[in-house]
Amino acid sequence: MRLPGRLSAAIDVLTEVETRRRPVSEALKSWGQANRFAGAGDRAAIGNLVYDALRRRASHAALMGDDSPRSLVLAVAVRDWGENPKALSQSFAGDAHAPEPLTEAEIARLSAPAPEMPAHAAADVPEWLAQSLERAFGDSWVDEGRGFAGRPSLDLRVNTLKSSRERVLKSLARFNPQPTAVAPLGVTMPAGARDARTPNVTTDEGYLKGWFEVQDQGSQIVATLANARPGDQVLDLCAGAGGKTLALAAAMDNRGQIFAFDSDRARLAPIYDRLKRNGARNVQVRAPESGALDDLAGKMDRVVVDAPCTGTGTWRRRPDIKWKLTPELLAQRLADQSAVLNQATGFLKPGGHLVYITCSILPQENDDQVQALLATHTNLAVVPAVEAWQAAFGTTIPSGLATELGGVALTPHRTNTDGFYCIVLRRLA
Ligand SMILES: C[S@@+](CC[C@H](N)C(=O)[O-])C[C@H]1O[C@@H](n2cnc3c(N)ncnc32)[C@H](O)[C@@H]1O
Repeated sequence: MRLPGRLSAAIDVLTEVETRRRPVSEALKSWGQANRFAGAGDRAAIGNLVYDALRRRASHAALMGDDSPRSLVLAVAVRDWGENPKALSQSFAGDAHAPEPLTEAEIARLSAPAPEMPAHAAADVPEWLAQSLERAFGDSWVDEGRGFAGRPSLDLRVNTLKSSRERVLKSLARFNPQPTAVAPLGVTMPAGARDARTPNVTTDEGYLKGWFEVQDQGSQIVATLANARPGDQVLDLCAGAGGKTLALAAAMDNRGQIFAFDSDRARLAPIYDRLKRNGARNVQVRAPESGALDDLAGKMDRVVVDAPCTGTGTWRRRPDIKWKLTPELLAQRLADQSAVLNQATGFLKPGGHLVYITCSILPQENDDQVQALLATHTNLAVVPAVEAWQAAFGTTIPSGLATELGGVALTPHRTNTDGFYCIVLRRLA
């Protein structure tokens, strides 16, 4: 397929996403099944167009004067993919699979410099969240928002139970991987432009042997901040499919004990295969049954709470959720977090550490949530970000990452990672 046909397909997929509120991945898959002639390169290009349209939905719409799928996809072609509006329109003329040629008005809008627009549109974030983001990031909130409108890199965490960074870099040399800037065991492959395809590393022999996991560098950094040590007793209370659990097991060199729990059996299910592939042998999975964790009360050195959250930190990877988030959903997540945090405190031994993590950038889910916990648990104290970082990494925290309360906030703009929040609390008595 040539570009005009791909643009036309992207408009169709985006229409499906917007009118039927289908997840992007599902709509793309259906399109591929209904259009078997399209190759893997076509499908990747169409996916990129759709995701790019959603990443910069607000600023594309401001430029075009409307937010129809056609306008958004045309804006991607010109603003993100560098096409010339007139030449693009001409290329549509002789192509049976192309969208309608551009109107004069469309060409004019696409050729003009970006118009004045409200700050939330320039930041490409929903208007109702502008105040929260300004509270989180101060004057740089628009730049921070823009950071979330870019394409994410593909990051891997080297599994030191089975391999080394040098070995993984060598085995994936065909993808030109680079060491990550902050996470000590990370490997990264920057996103390409236009129709670039994301490397499929999960078919690589090294992956099948458990040498590495796909994990955003931000997720690796917060797992390191948990500072689990060989011999520790650790409860991973929201283990899900085990992304953090695996990193903790490697950091502990398979010594000590990790209890991996999740209230959702289906989310926990993939952990068993992943533990095997990674050679993680110090993990006991606790399925969600009544009393499943009773024996751990008051005994843990560390309790990691990788909390259910709005996922605002993952907007680069899942731009559709950026526009679907509602105040009601946020309120639900806040209630979930409060419940799980309160539960977590019961497992700490005196002197034990509670590590609270979210992949959100909203202060309501981060500092505010912890502030509320501290108000009712006077035996907990914040380990300031500077100290927690020094203890975990053995280096000084990079400037600008600490939050007001003493947590660490990562973002694409700051650390070239997904958005993550992590704070360490110590039980005093
Ligand atoms: C952000 S995800 C965890 C991701 C996982 N730790 C990883 O690194 O792959 C949050 C998880 O919390 C779980 N969860 C929500 N409420 C919970 C609760 N009260 N107790 C335990 N798990 C809970 C959800 O089922 C979900 O799997």
